[in-house]
This record gives sequence, structure tokens and C-alpha cells, in this order.
Amino acid sequence: MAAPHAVVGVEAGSRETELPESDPATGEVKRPQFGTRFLTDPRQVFQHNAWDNVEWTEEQEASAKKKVLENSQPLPTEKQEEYEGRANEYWNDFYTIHENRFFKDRHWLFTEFPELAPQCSLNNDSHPQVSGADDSQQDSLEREQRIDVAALSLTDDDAPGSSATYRILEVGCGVGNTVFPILKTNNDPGLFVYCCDFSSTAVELVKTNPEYDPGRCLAFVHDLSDVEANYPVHDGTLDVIVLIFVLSALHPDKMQASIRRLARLLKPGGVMLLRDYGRYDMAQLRFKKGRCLSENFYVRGDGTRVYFFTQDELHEMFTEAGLEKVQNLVDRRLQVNRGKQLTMYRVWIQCKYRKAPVQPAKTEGSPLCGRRHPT
Ligand SMILES: C[S@@+](CC[C@H](N)C(=O)[O-])C[C@H]1O[C@@H](n2cnc3c(N)ncnc32)[C@H](O)[C@@H]1O
Repeated sequence: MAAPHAVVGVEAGSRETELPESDPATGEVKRPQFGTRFLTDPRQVFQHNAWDNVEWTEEQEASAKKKVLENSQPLPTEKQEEYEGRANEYWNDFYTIHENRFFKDRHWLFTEFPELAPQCSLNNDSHPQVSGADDSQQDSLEREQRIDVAALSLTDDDAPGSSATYRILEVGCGVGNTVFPILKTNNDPGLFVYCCDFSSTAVELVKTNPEYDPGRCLAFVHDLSDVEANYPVHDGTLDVIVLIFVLSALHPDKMQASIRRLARLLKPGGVMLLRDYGRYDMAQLRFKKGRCLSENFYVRGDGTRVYFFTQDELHEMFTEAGLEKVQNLVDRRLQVNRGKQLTMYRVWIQCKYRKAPVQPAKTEGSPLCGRRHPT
């Protein structure tokens, strides 16, 4: 399909100015389900807010590549080190400014990732809106934070989630855009949701949310790229690990080890779910000179960083961690601001990779005729 209009730029890395209304943390726009509206007649482009599965022309791809190349001079090492060393402080500042005002009701979570609520039918009206914390919640937060989560004894039967039968971990949970819909939608009594972020401000916002239920959920501060740090779960015990727009925030050199570390936590048959930025997404093409840290890795104006993946890169990372592909797709969307007659080409990648289920133990011959089973 030919591009009906050029991508219209706003300030590089600015989340708030993306159009139409989008999530400041990820740039995604609310929509009920993916892949259902196709633009067959370019003259119709301003009839809807978004179009699915938009095909890029060769010229469009070449022009995106050129734009990225022109803008690929990396910042000096000292700057790079500063952004790496203070990464969580920049995210703390982000959440201090935005708090949880941008809570988004992500209905697509359960259509794209039914593993988040396998036994439950989706009630689209049931998701909560987030409001601020009161003083008593703040007090209980402070009490809870005195517990060092990583130091919890994993052999302790009272450890959070120890008796659960379905365990989900969300890494880089932010203010809970995924966690709270899961808690609301998945009413399996055996469910327990662990969630972490390296921004203590974000974790505080999760814990002070009125929907936070310590009987069903544990939020804790954790740096995904610190592969030596303990998680409050045993290896081989998680059913699902969720990574939504978080891997892209890590330094590319740290991604592989982080995925390998997470893969250890999955039980056989468990899945890792990812949705993240794809190569040549509008957000990448908007970055101006002086924002590139390394190939396809940039720093935004607020100090937070973002990488733009290809499907192959993610495939390699997951398979190197011992996982097998269930899904690896690219979601190309054309977002439209009808009022301003602007078009924006978005590229996201969605992956599901599974840890191999345990193979049933081989028996020697048939029990009926085997010598090991005498009657
Ligand atoms: C773009 S936001 C996405 C937040 C959330 N997943 C969502 O979709 O709303 C990226 C999140 O990853 C977190 N993050 C970045 N690097 C991290 C790391 N090394 N360990 C844990 N969390 C990290 C940030 O604090 C931020 O909350």
C-alpha cells in the first residue's frame, strides 16, 4: 500500500505529543483488538483512527533506513555511562511527573495474550480506573517496604504466592497497566501475580493503588539487568512472564543475559510474552541528531532510553535462552489524527516463546509384557 501521507514529526522522544491520544510510557493507542481494519483504498485513510497490517512500500522502507543512518552518530562514552548508571533515576523522575494519570485500559491484553487469563472470559467493562493513594495506604506501603522482598525465604510456605497454582510475573510493570487488568479479569483462585520494576516510584504507585491486593499480588523493586539479583520465586515455577515495552529500555549488551535469567524462572511449558518497539517505528524516525546511543538505541529528552527491535533479533535472543517459538509477529499500524489530517506509521513486535514441556518418561516396553512388571 502506498503511503498516503508522510510521517509527521513532533519533538523526538516526546510521548505526550503523539497523536491520537496515546500511552505516555509506550506510545500505544487504546483499541479493542489487533488486526481487524484494513486500508484498501488510500482515499479512505481519514475515515478511521487506525488501520491494521499496513504494508510498507520498498521506497518507504529505504527512506526510513536512510533517516536512521543519517542520525546514527553515537553520543560520547561519558554520556552513555551516565544514562546507564542513572537509568532508574530517569524513570523515577518520569513517574514522579506523570504518576499514574496515564493509566490505560488495555483490552487487547487478553485477546493477544489469552495466557494471562486462560480460564476466564473477558468482561470489557470490568477494568478499573486508577486513583491516588490516601494516607493510610501510604502508611501500609511504608510498612511493607521494610520487608526486603529478595531476602524472603523461598522455602517458606508463607512466602507470597507459595500456594498458588498459576503464577504470572510482569517485569517492568510501571504503574500496573497490565497487572491490574489481570487481577480484575483472571478470577482463578489459584492465581498469583508478581510484578517488578526498577523504578521505586512506579512500584510505590502500584502498591498504593486501591486495586492492589497483597493476597493475590506482590510488587517489588528489581533491576531486570542485574542477573545476580534474586527474584522472590523459585526457578522453574512461573507459568507466564510478561515483558511489555521494557526490554527496549535496557542497554542492548544486557538484554540477552536478562532474558536467559528470566527463562530460568519459567516452569516447563511456561511462556514468555513480549510486546515492544519494532525497527523503523515512527518513534525511531523522529529522533533528532544527538540522541543516538548506539545502533537503533536512543535516549529521549527525559533521559529514558529505547531500542527498536527486528523480529530476528528477538528470535535469536529467546532461542539462545533455550525457549521455542510460539509466535513472533510484526504489527504495522497506521495511526491517523483525523482532526489534524496527520498519519503515523507504528511498528511493534509481539512474541510468545515457550520453555519446552517435560517429556513423559520413557518406559521400557509395555507394562503388560515387560519383565519389570511381573504379575
Ligand atoms: C515504557 S515503560 C512500560 C511500563 C509498563 N510495562 C507498561 O507497559 O505500561 C518501561 C518500564 O520499564 C522499566 N524498566 C526499565 N529498565 C528496567 C530494568 N532494568 N529493570 C526493571 N524495570 C525496568 C521502567 O521503569 C518503566 O516502568
